[in-house]
Amino acid sequence: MDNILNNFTDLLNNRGIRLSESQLHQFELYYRELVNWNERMNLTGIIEREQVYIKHFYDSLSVAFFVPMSDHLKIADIGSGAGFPSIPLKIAFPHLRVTIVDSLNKRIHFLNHVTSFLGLSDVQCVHARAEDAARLPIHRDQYDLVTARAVARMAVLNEFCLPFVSVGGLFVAMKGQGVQDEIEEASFSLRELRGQWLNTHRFELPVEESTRHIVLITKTGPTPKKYPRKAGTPLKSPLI
Ligand SMILES: C[S@@+](CC[C@H](N)C(=O)[O-])C[C@H]1O[C@@H](n2cnc3c(N)ncnc32)[C@H](O)[C@@H]1O
Repeated sequence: MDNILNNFTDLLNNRGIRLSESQLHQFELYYRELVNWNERMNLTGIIEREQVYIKHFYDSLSVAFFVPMSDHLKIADIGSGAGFPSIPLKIAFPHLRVTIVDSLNKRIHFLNHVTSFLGLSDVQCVHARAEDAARLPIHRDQYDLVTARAVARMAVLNEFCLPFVSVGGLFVAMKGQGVQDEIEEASFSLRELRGQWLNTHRFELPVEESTRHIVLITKTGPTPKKYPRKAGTPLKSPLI
């Protein structure tokens, strides 16, 4: 193991996450495919290996610092892009049942390739806008855990993500700075979509030591019939 992998495993061990040799190999394959495909399509601005391990892989796994990755957990990752946070979570916790929703088909194409290349089972990649997918009964109110990282502000995210969450399930928004203002701005959409704020956990990303926030929201009732609104509406007119 080189220094980067040693550091990555040490940091995760400190958080109670242990990876086998074969899981570390999967992370390395993922890194290589990400960088290769990034030459042909825009997947990430971060390609330097150590930075990818910390800013993408470790940061994605931070969900598991605060939420137990229980058996048979059914996860939806909304606006997953190049697979964050769901692919690192699936590598580290292979029992997870993962659905990825992204509106950009080329990213879904990459994710389908990566999941089969890494031999990940029980990962479904859906090319759709979140607002459209959440109207379908197979997705609506169906997931124990819904994640979103770097997709939109909280007021929009609530409308994108909460319709996927089962009653009693969790929505995890992964945020940087300024999260408190976003939460306050989103209080109307939270109520409308039956969300209840539980906690905001703060942690420092190692190496560059920037602050990250994990916002935990639970679902107190089924999604009201009128939500989500038609695709395209939320960004122009968030529920504030
Ligand atoms: C900035 S990228 C973030 C990707 C990834 N979550 C990460 O942390 O690197 C935002 C992603 O959200 C997707 N997206 C934006 N609006 C969406 C929507 N309404 N439904 C589904 N995906 C959406 C985009 O296609 C893009 O892949």
